[in-house]
Amino acid sequence: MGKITPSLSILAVGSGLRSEDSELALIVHRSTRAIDNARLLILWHRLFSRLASKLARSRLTDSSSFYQQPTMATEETTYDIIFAGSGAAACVTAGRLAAADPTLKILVLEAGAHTRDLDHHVRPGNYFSNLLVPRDVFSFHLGQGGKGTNGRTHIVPTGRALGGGSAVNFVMYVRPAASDYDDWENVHRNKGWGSKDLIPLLRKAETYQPDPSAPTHGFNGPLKISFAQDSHNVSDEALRVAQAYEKEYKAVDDFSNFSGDSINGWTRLPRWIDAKTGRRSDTAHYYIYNQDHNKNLEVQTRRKVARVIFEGNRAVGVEHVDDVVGRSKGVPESRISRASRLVVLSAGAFGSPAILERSGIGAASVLEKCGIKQLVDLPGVGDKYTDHNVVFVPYHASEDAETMDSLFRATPEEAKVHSKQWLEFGSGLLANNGINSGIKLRPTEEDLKSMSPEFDDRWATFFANTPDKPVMVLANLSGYFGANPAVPRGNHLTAGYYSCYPISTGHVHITSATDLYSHMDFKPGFLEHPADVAILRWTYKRSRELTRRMKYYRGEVEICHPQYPAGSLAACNRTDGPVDIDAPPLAYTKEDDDAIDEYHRQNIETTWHSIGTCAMKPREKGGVVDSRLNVYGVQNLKVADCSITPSNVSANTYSTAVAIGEKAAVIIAEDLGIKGVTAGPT
Ligand SMILES: Cc1cc2nc3c(=O)[nH]c(=O)nc-3n(C[C@H](O)[C@H](O)[C@H](O)COP(=O)(O)OP(=O)(O)OC[C@H]3O[C@@H](n4cnc5c(N)ncnc54)[C@H](O)[C@@H]3O)c2cc1C
Repeated sequence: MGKITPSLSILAVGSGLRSEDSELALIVHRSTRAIDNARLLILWHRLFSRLASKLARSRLTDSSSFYQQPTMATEETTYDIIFAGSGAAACVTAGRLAAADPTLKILVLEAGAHTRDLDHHVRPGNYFSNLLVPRDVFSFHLGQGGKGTNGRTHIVPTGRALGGGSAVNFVMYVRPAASDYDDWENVHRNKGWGSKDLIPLLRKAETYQPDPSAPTHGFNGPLKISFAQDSHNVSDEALRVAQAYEKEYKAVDDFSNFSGDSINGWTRLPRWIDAKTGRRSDTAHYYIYNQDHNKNLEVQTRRKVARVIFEGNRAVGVEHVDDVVGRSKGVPESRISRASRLVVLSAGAFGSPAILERSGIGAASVLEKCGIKQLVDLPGVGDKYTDHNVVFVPYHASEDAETMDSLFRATPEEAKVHSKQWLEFGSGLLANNGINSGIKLRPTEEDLKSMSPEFDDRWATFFANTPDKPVMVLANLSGYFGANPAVPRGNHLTAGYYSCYPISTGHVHITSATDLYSHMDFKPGFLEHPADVAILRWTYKRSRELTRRMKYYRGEVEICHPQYPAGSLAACNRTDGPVDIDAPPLAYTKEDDDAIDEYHRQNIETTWHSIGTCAMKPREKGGVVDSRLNVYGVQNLKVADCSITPSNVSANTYSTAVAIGEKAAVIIAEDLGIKGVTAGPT
């Protein structure tokens, strides 16, 4: 088991880990309520060290049973449709179907808890403290280190609450390239899944407050998108510097308009926030909670789905257990709920393949190890785990910089001020995410030379002929977005960047037929290809040149940058101000480049964009579902969440989850003869 570093992505412990780990986390949580977040970080650091050694001792084996065998299960009501997992996509699909036909009996089962009107879900700025404090709103997936990241262990969180990731994510609104969806249709042979089909559905889902009449955006959908009420001065400065320094790059109004023209254009970044209320635009509130009147739409939270029940090869229901009892190592009551028309797996990129495998659908080698009788041989289940690779690189900022630091590391008194402002006006740092401006980057000829030879082949075979595909997304963030307690308090700027289409992928499989809480055999597969490392090096240098020209810049946070060799001209510095806009770029030697690569191997983490583990592809190509979302080899069983993505998208993945949710509603309505689910805005 590799080293665990205190990076942002592992900043929480709880539901996905064993109960004793959660208890450990709770002790820290309880004992730190009265102190500020800086002290909290130190305690977390200690907790992680303990956890790392506990996890290192744990084995990936079937240790105990958390649910009773199917014969012991009690039977429940019969529904028309059952959703197993109710995250970002599922709430959209279930909500649309329920609204179209209120007589449909729909059961939504969710392992996490309700989110309705809870501050830590509806206030967007809480996303950071949700990761800090173990509120039980995440599942944590422990990934084996690989050679790409020096054998480091990775912990990949996913949302665990009604609304899933949409209830806890960073509210970054980014849409992919049109060609990403066109690849789904043309390369992976999924008729009806091209950009011409999905863009109208995305328009239907949203109200784009910055400009409701903008082409490709929506004007009366349930999810509100805005620039948030308050902008930070560092945001305007980042855009000013970008244009003054990188004169060949333009400014664009919107890089999420599916136009190739927005590539290499700097823009302000919109967020999944309603500017009028300052609330998060999650799918639970805007597709499910607004349908209280519909008693046929039944939501059961804290229910973990174990497996699908089949009669022959026809799915007729699911077996599920009390999630709270299960995690406390009790033996929860097992229940079977029956579905007369359809079972939909929508438990995300970890949950859906796990349910399939526990139900006997997957690779023989995986099922045999767990003693599960195979129902359908589908080697693609849990395969090709895909993510983006992100890093947040911090810089010191001057006192007049407006940043999220005073919220992220707030004392209880400071926190009260932010809460009051949000409550009274729906504004302030809690109505923001501090992720202000960004660019979708493609390299120039000159840039390509700097990445040669590692990136040559990838460029030629994947990017060169698809001009709307960016290589990286780079964003300017206000504040320190990390968890290293050694980083001093004060204001910070951060350059955050992720690679849009990393070549290396991983896998995720169950390790037990009966223990729903055993760690999965999960390999994220980060940075195993040299091309994936070369593009990070290029982006690091570029973002550093921009940041050190911003008037708020006060030097690099040295401990969070590459450790350059002694005497390096690229060494990090604390300074009193920026360099001149026309200052020459820093010169990097081969040794400096090696230090940057090592830095990325040590620091790259999940972008929380887990996708691809039940791919919608032809069966012979490793597919798990067809283009009607039907699981191959069985009947009445579909998958509808980000696990079905057949190839990566050049964007944060909530948009794609919404597109999949809307498309699934259209498909299910067509299949079941339900009227009133439209394929675009009305
Ligand atoms: C910390 C974080 C930050 C992110 N930031 C952004 C961002 O800023 N912008 C963006 O666009 N995207 C972001 N994302 C990604 C985005 O939220 C996800 O891509 C999206 O939520 C995936 O949707 P989904 O429906 O596939 O799965 P999820 O939303 O993960 O939903 C799956 C649901 O199924 C439940 N479940 C799992 N197993 C079971 C089971 N056995 N039984 C019952 N229920 C089960 C889970 O609890 C969960 O609620 C972020 C994600 C995270 C975790």
